[in-house]
Amino acid sequence: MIEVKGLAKRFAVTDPKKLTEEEKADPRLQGRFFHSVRQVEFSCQQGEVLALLGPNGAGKTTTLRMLSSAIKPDAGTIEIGGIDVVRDPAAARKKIGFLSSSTGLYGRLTAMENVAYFGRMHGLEGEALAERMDSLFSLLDMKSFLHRRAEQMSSGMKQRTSIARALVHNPQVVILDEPTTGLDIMATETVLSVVRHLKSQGVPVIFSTHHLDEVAALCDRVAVIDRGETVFNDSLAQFAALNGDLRQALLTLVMSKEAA
Ligand SMILES: Nc1ncnc2c1ncn2[C@@H]1O[C@H](COP(=O)(O)OP(=O)(O)OP(=O)(O)O)[C@@H](O)[C@H]1O
Repeated sequence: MIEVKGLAKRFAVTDPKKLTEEEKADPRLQGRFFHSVRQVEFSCQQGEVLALLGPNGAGKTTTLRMLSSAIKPDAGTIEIGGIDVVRDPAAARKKIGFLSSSTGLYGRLTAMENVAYFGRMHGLEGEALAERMDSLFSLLDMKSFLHRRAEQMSSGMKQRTSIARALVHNPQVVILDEPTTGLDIMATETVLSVVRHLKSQGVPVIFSTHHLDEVAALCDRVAVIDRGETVFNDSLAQFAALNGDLRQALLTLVMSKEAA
């Protein structure tokens, strides 16, 4: 369903003075380019949830942005539901629901207006749009703030609205970049229940996170990226088999790579 192979993306360093000490020492910095993603691969089948893990700056967001067709890879292939995302980004976008920290809402529009606006952009209208919004508003527990403007919402309300926006066109694949970061436990639980719901519907979900309890509770597969390269790509059971404590399993993968 989702197959990612040999993905790579580099960015030109426009102002070397702005690089952090860590970035200057990073082997991904080569001349005028920072090779954020060098060799990433994983796959996720129908009804599976895949966690994308890795330290800060590993390349998770860059990878997910390539999957969503927001940016184009320099190398590699991304196939989603039989569509080549790099060759046919417009077709891919119809199939993908993407949430990132930069997924914007219009501040002056209410929660309902925001979701309706993006629904119309995807060609939904009338009864079909109303029904779709109603089921999302129930799923995301949004009914108490539907008429509040985005600029007056809490971060939990904004995140739920952004997720409704990402799901309004009933995508066949869902990609969530750190969907629970900064949320309280109630809002986190709502987001996780949406992932469970999507899984029960057979929709593959890929999400990046730093919360290993979410991985243990929800995921079927785990991909770990370190310094732009996949260092693990297998089932949750295999990941747990590295070390019963998932945090230790992750540290082992990342640190053994650094020592090499
Ligand atoms: N547009 C860009 N131009 C230059 N460098 C970039 C750009 N986007 C990302 N990078 C660099 O690529 C590296 C990977 O960034 P990315 O945001 O993908 O990491 P991440 O794994 O999502 O990190 P985090 O867990 O902190 O969110 C970082 O060093 C980042 O500074």
